[in-house]
Amino acid sequence: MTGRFISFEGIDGAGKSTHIQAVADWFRARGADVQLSREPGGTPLAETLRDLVLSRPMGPMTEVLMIFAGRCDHVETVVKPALAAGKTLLCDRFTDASFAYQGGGRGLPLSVLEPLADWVQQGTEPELTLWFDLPSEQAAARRAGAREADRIEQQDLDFFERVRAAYAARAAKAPGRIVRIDASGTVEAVGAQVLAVLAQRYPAC
Ligand SMILES: Nc1ncnc2c1ncn2[C@@H]1O[C@H](COP(=O)(O)OP(=O)(O)O)[C@@H](O)[C@H]1O
Ligand SMILES: Cc1cn([C@H]2C[C@H](O)[C@@H](COP(=O)(O)OP(=O)(O)O)O2)c(=O)[nH]c1=O
Repeated sequence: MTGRFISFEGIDGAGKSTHIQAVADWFRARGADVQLSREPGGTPLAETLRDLVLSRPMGPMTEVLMIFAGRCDHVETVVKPALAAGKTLLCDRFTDASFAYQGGGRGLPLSVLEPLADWVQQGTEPELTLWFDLPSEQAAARRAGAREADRIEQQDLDFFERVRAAYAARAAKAPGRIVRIDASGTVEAVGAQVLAVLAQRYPAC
């Protein structure tokens, strides 16, 4: 049995976390066995790496290797078993975030990122990615009202505009998988778009 793997992406403060629960509820109401996870993190080892990545100073190569090390553990011990068990796995970020943040944000080339992704994923990929897109100023204003900035969130608006542009480039390359959600509206307006995508993608559900 093969489950469903759906990821949620966007710059920090875009509203991903706000909408994941509604997506989980939508699938549960239709009888799916839903499991939630996140990256960086999702396993005890990967959560430890996440804490380090979000708090300790480090260079871009160290950062990307720690993120992919955590992803390797997550894919092997959580993602693959969940999909093999037929679950609907909703993941708050996955590899697109590495192309956006470490690629667009930090400037690492595709020649570094693509082989790491191939090695670690071994073909495991989300079937649907909801990309919450909004200008970086607006996301920064939402974050400022919500939480203390971690090491990555302390980056300037230019960094987040590069991350956003890298998400856009990634979406252009995978139009069937990555669906752009206009995240600039109210929670209700964004939620309505998300539910419309689900209804259109999973009509039999
Ligand atoms: N559409 C929206 N309009 C206004 N504020 C929002 C909206 N969506 C989320 N927020 C708020 O913005 C902050 C960041 O949202 P969150 O879901 O944590 O973003 P992310 O998970 O993408 O970093 C939270 O305080 C949340 O309540
Ligand atoms: C998955 C992933 C996340 N990140 C970054 C994006 C976020 O700034 C940070 C943590 O992600 P996230 O859990 O979405 O943060 P928050 O809960 O604070 O919104 O990790 C990368 O830089 N590369 C990656 O591959």
